[in-house]
Amino acid sequence: MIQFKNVNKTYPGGFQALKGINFSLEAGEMAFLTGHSGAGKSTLLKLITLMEKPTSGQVIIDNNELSKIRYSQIPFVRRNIGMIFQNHNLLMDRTVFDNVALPLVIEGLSSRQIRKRVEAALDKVGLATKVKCLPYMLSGGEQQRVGIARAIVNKPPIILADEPTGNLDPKLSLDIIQLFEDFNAVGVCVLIATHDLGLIARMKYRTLTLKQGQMITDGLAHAEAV
Ligand SMILES: Nc1ncnc2c1ncn2[C@@H]1O[C@H](COP(=O)(O)OP(=O)(O)OP(=O)(O)O)[C@@H](O)[C@H]1O
Repeated sequence: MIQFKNVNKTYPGGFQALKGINFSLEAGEMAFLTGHSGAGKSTLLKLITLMEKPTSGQVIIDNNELSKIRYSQIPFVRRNIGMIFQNHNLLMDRTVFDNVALPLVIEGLSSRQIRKRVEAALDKVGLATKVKCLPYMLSGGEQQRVGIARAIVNKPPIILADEPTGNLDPKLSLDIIQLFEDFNAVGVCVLIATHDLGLIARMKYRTLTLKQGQMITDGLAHAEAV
């Protein structure tokens, strides 16, 4: 589902953020991506979402080699990826409903379909009663779940999360990870970038570790500091 073949990324200015990255994640697999601040985690996620291009090597998503994707096709590739951010990236002047509906409005679905899908997504994340709230009326954990509902509302086969538990206490972090496990259980490929080694150690999932742009481990979780 996600495959990196000898991927290098050098930013303009000459900083090499990723060096010779090779890995693949199958459909239905769930893994953590970890490493020190500046190790290249966000860069790796940006290559998957076509927000950045590799300097060399291949990024292949669902059998599409991304360097061969035309500009006009980018939205179609992105539609297959639900992206979750630490700071939620919610529209603060729009209701929970409107925030979650956004990807479907962009896709051009009818209002009836949108209502059905948004209600199902909010139900899944336990926020069915908050549809009319504005984001500021919600706790940090609830705002994060709105971000998750928005990411999964069009049922993407891939979920990428960048520090999804960064501002949450351990109990809420676990709740969020359990939500990802639920999506994973129905076949969604999930990749979670996090600094939270305690969380990783508790979960026993495959863990990809970056250090200064290189993948230094790829295997079952271990709680070593990197
Ligand atoms: N647009 C850019 N231009 C130049 N350098 C960049 C750019 N984006 C990131 N970098 C550099 O690339 C390196 C990797 O950054 P990246 O954001 O991928 O790290 P990270 O592992 O996600 O870090 P953090 O955990 O702090 O978010 C950093 O040294 C960063 O300064």
